[in-house]
Amino acid sequence: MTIVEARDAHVAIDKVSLLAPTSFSVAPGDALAVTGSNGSGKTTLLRVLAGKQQLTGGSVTIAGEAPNEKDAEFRARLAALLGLPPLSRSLTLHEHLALVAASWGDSVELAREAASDALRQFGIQRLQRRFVHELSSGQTQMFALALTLIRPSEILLLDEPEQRLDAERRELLADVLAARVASGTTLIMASHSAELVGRVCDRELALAEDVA
Ligand SMILES: Nc1ncnc2c1ncn2[C@@H]1O[C@H](COP(=O)(O)OP(=O)(O)OP(=O)(O)O)[C@@H](O)[C@H]1O
Repeated sequence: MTIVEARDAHVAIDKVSLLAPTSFSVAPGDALAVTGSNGSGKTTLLRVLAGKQQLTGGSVTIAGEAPNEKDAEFRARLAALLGLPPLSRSLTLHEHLALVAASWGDSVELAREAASDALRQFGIQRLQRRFVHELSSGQTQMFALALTLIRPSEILLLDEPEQRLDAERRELLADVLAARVASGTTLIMASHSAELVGRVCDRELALAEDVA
C-alpha cells in the first residue's frame, strides 16, 4: 500500500533545475529521510508534496490525488513545517497553540489543555506567556514544531526540523518524532543530521548533489 508516490517528479525554473527527476513511494507509517547536499532539492521536493510548488514534469500523489493545499481533505491529512509559519505579534505561545488546536476541532477547554501538553512535550512550558518575538532562534524552532505537531495529521512533512537546536533539544525532537512515527504517522523529513535520521527514519532518499 502506498500513501505518497513520486514518479520522475522534477522542477525547473527558466531551465535551471531545482529538483532532478525523482521517484519513490512511501507506505503508511513509513518514516522517510530526504538527504543530500545544500541545493540538492530537498526543500523543493517537500514544497511539491505540500502543494506549494508546481511540478515541471512527472507526478506526485498523496493518497492517490495530486497535492492541493486548497482541498480540505488534503489539508486535514497532511501537516508541514517548511520554514516559519506566519505568526501573530499579539498572541502568546499558548494562545497560538490553543488557536490551532481549536481550529482543528477541539473545544476551547481541550484546546487549552492540548496547548499546555504541546509546550510541555517540547520543553518550552515556561515560555507559554511569551510572544514569538521574545524567543531565541532555537526556542522559535521548538515552538514552530509544537505548532505543526499539535494538529492531527496522517502525514508529517518537516524541513530540517533539527535546525538551530542544541544537542539536548535534538534528542528531545528525536524522541517526539519517534513516538509520532510509532503511533502510525507517516513522516517525510529533510535533514542534515545523520543522528536524527538514524533515530527516527527507516528509509533514506538521497538526492543527487547540487543539480542547479
Ligand atoms: N525560486 C527559485 N528560483 C531559482 N532557483 C531556486 C529557487 N528556489 C530554489 N532554487 C534553487 O533550487 C535548488 C534546490 O533548492 P532547495 O532549497 O530545494 O535545496 P535544499 O536541498 O533544500 O538545500 P539546503 O540543504 O541548503 O536547504 C538550489 O540550487 C536553489 O538555488
